[in-house]
Amino acid sequence: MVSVVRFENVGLRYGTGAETLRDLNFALEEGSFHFLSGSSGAGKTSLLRLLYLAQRPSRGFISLFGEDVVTMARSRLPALRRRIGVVFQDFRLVSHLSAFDNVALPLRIAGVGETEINDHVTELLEWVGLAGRSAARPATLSGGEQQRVAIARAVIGRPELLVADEPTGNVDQDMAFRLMHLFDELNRLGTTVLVATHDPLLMSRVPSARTMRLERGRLINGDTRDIAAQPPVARTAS
Ligand SMILES: Nc1ncnc2c1ncn2[C@@H]1O[C@H](COP(=O)(O)OP(=O)(O)OP(=O)(O)O)[C@@H](O)[C@H]1O
Repeated sequence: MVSVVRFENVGLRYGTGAETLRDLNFALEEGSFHFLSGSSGAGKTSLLRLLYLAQRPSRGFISLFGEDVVTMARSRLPALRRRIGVVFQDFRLVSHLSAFDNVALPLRIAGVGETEINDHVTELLEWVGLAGRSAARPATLSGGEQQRVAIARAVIGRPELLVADEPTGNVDQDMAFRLMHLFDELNRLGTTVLVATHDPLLMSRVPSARTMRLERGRLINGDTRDIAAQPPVARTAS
């Protein structure tokens, strides 16, 4: 199995305080689906930032797509970064672009033709329930609508790795399940997926996924199948 991501003895310290992340050792195999759970402040966003190359670790080794990214020249990072779809916790949409153009952005950067872009973006906006909002600017969209635009932008280019930070925190349960279905489909097409979430019900929607749990900066591995068996609502919903 090829590891898309590998962390060895990784630690992260902000400033001079105690380490926020400690002794992280894990690998994400190509085509796998993982949830990252943990209470607020456990370090989920910090771990994801290491993964999508927004932050370098204080110690340890990280490889992405087989390349050592800790010692890699900064100039080489953007090329790797383009292989990753990211759903940021705070969305980070481009404020002067419409919902449509935000979602189209990765395809335009990749040089895809406008006819194909139009078909793909229209179809995806429909799937996330935003068919009627494609011309809207981010500031005129609700939090949940912005989150769905951010998700559509992250998945549209079928990235090799998808990293999503609490991607369903602003939408209702039906939409959250629909978005998980989208991630699951993307995963079936070969994308390696890592989703940070507090929500056990959400984790139960992807029975094949594994769960990594962070507790005060350390990883404790679990298994979503145990969680999926527990909530009666999840059994009813499925
Ligand atoms: N840029 C930063 N500088 C200093 N400390 C930070 C920084 N970013 C995060 N922290 C601290 O690191 C710890 C972990 O934060 P992080 O955002 O990674 O947790 P989280 O598990 O994602 O939390 P939540 O679920 O609430 O989003 C927190 O104590 C936070 O205050």
